[in-house]
Amino acid sequence: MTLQRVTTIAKPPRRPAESHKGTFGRVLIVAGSPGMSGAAALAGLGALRGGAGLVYIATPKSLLPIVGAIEPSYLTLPLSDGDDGQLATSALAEIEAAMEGKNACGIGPGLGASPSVQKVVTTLYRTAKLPMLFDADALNCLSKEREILSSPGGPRILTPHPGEFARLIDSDIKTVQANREKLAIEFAAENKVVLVLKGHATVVTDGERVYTNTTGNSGMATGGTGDVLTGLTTALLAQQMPTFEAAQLAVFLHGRAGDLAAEELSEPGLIASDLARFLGKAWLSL
Ligand SMILES: NC(=O)C1=CN([C@@H]2O[C@H](COP(=O)(O)OP(=O)(O)OC[C@H]3O[C@@H](n4cnc5c(N)ncnc54)[C@H](OP(=O)(O)O)[C@@H]3O)[C@@H](O)[C@H]2O)[C@@H](O)CC1
Ligand SMILES: Nc1ncnc2c1ncn2[C@@H]1O[C@H](COP(=O)(O)OP(=O)(O)O)[C@@H](O)[C@H]1O
Ligand SMILES: [Mg+2]
Repeated sequence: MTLQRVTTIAKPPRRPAESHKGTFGRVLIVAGSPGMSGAAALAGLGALRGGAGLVYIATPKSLLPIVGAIEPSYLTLPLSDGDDGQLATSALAEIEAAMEGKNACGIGPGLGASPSVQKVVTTLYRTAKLPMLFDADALNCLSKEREILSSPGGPRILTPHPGEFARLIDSDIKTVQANREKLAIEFAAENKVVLVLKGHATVVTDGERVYTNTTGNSGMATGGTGDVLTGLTTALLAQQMPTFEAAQLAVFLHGRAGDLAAEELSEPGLIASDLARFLGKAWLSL
């Protein structure tokens, strides 16, 4: 099969005048654990600024007051947690119930790595029909059960940074960085998923098409910027964009927000929540 190099940016979702919040999709974010409530909040901000109609953050119940206080626009859903504060196995059924009526789900930022989290994440990967994005700790769970990667239960986007991708393919960061495009394309084709290999010049591929991103800067090398991308991409999925197009537009907009933020704030002065704030200007620049 010949590889198609994509250079044009996917068209954003239409915003018809006759619309309401239901028109623009319901996003479910599953994220957070003690010490990493910020990851859930940042993903939620990315989803809201990505144009989603409603954003639900499902997080271990002890974190709910913290996460909910960060942004009043969130809807929050408490999930059962264990003694370690991470998701309990019973959270699986709660997440499955929460998926009813949602249009897309992003899972992983700050979720932790307990055996219960492992069970929840890998089951959802195999069985959930909803379009889903897997990031951060959810990717680390998949790395421990590589045999299921080629059996996704529905449309899937995976968004590893080079460290997470090295774990996914049982390699090392040096090898990943020396062969970014080739390894990303092979992985996407083999598993029939969209792979977003993050970092400078992020690669987006479904194994047949490949896009190398041109936006973004080193100011984005700061904790939490990937969490914002998780929310943004899931919001585009919830607005009915296909997986490759959603990932490509999200990566482009995310980097553009970083560039616009850095123009005003400098690269060292940029923090992850600024990216969410500058997404508005990034949309206007399209
Ligand atoms: N506010 C919050 O709650 C936040 C919570 N967060 C949550 O923290 C959890 C841990 O996630 P994590 O990514 O920090 O750790 P991990 O998976 O061990 O990866 C580190 C390894 O990867 C490498 N590496 C990374 N990028 C690279 C690149 N571009 N190019 C090359 N190498 C690169 C890196 O390299 P090194 O630094 O060693 O050079 C290192 O080896 C996760 O749940 C996340 O969601 C964060 O989102 C922050 C905000
Ligand atoms: N030097 C850089 N140039 C462009 N983009 C970058 C750079 N460093 C990081 N990024 C972007 O910032 C985000 C970092 O995501 P990630 O590593 O998951 O961080 P976190 O887990 O802290 O949120 C990715 O979208 C990545 O492409
Ligand atoms: Mg990350």
